[in-house]
Amino acid sequence: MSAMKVALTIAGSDSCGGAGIQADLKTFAALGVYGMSVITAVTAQNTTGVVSVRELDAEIIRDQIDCLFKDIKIDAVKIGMVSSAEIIDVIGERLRAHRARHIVVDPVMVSKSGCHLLRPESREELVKVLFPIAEVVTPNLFEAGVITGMKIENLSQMEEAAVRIHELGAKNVVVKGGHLTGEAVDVLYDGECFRHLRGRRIETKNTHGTGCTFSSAIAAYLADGHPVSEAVRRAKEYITGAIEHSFSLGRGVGPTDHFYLYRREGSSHG
Ligand SMILES: Nc1ncnc2c1ncn2[C@@H]1O[C@H](COP(=O)(O)OP(=O)(O)OP(=O)(O)O)[C@@H](O)[C@H]1O
Ligand SMILES: Cc1ncc(CO)c(N)n1
Repeated sequence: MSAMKVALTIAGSDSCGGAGIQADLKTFAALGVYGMSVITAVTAQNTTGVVSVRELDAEIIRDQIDCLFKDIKIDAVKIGMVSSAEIIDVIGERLRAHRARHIVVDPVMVSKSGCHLLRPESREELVKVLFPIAEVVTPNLFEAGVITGMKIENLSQMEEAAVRIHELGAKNVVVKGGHLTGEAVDVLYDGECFRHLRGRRIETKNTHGTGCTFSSAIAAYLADGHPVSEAVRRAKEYITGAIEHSFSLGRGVGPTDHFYLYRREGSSHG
């Protein structure tokens, strides 16, 4: 039997379990990869929004990263909510020191409910420190707009944004079209070619954590040894199914079903 593959998520905790660390670990488990976590911040959050945020200090974040890399071979890393420039700097410095491979950066800025998960004054630091070590970055339309200063409303603007973000140091860029209307199309750019990742749009309000789930699925497939284009294609298929099986929970935006591949007739929440 081949060795178990290992993926690490460096992200914030979402108390309601649909996004952040919790979504990432569920995704790793669903895709057959052993999951580990470095928590950057704790959010008090439910399906209606984020109530409060506490950042962890840089020292405990550094210790979490160091003790894992010193002990365990890590096949891929996903980075989500990083909150502040100080946290970004310690993550960048330690991942470089450990020569971490297959890094996926989801440049999380604002929650669906509008709460800042990254201090706005730290946005430039995220791009400067984490994009050059990323194998894949996965901005949504809002994030791609902030990073490039562009207004992005269609596929050709998504392509142009992907080129500009590639110039900032990311090897591969996926600009996500989840917030457009019509087909859910994402654009992958590897510095040479564009690939359009097409998915049917699912009419649902329950899309809590879609971005987290998508980026951690890419990391899981990279950990498994797939090339970037194949990892992204498979992750797109997985997130589309997870959204299709999303469900209502609480009074707001419900989560996707990470484990839809395993549910048998009659055993799901319907
Ligand atoms: N209603 C939908 N139907 C089908 N696919 C969708 C839908 N909404 C989002 N997606 C897909 O889900 C993935 C995540 O994209 P999205 O734009 O939602 O990320 P995000 O805004 O970063 O998420 P989050 O708010 O969790 O940070 C993309 O592949 C996108 O195309
Ligand atoms: C902790 C956390 N990370 C990411 C997201 C995605 O928006 C969220 N809602 N919460």
